[in-house]
Amino acid sequence: MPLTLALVAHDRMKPALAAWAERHAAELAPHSLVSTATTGATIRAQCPDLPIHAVKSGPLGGDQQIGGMIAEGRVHALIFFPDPLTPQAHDVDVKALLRIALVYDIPAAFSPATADLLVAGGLLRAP
Ligand SMILES: O=C(CO)COP(=O)(O)O
Repeated sequence: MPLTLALVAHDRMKPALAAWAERHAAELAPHSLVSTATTGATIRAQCPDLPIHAVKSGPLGGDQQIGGMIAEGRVHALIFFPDPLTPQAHDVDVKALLRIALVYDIPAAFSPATADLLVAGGLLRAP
């Protein structure tokens, strides 16, 4: 069954997430993708063939929207590259997103290396 994956990154990490999506575009293609607004625009610019549904920007409630989708069982995996070196105005929302991913124990990766391992481990295998 196709999954819905959430792809989210902070500004300095967006190039790394877009590169990850490009590297795995063929495996991502059969699945549904949802992103916060600016992350979605960045990935779309690099991978125009990947359809991405965008919610609001993270600082404007997008992290909460994705957290809500996880709680409702509508997001099955989270690829989130937070910036470990830059304070975020919406840090409480970031924490809430990480927490809800743990509460529902969905596969989640917070770095390119771990996201590659999820793919190598079969996360995106033939839906
Ligand atoms: O802030 C974010 C994650 O915490 C991401 O939001 P944007 O993709 O809109 O930059």
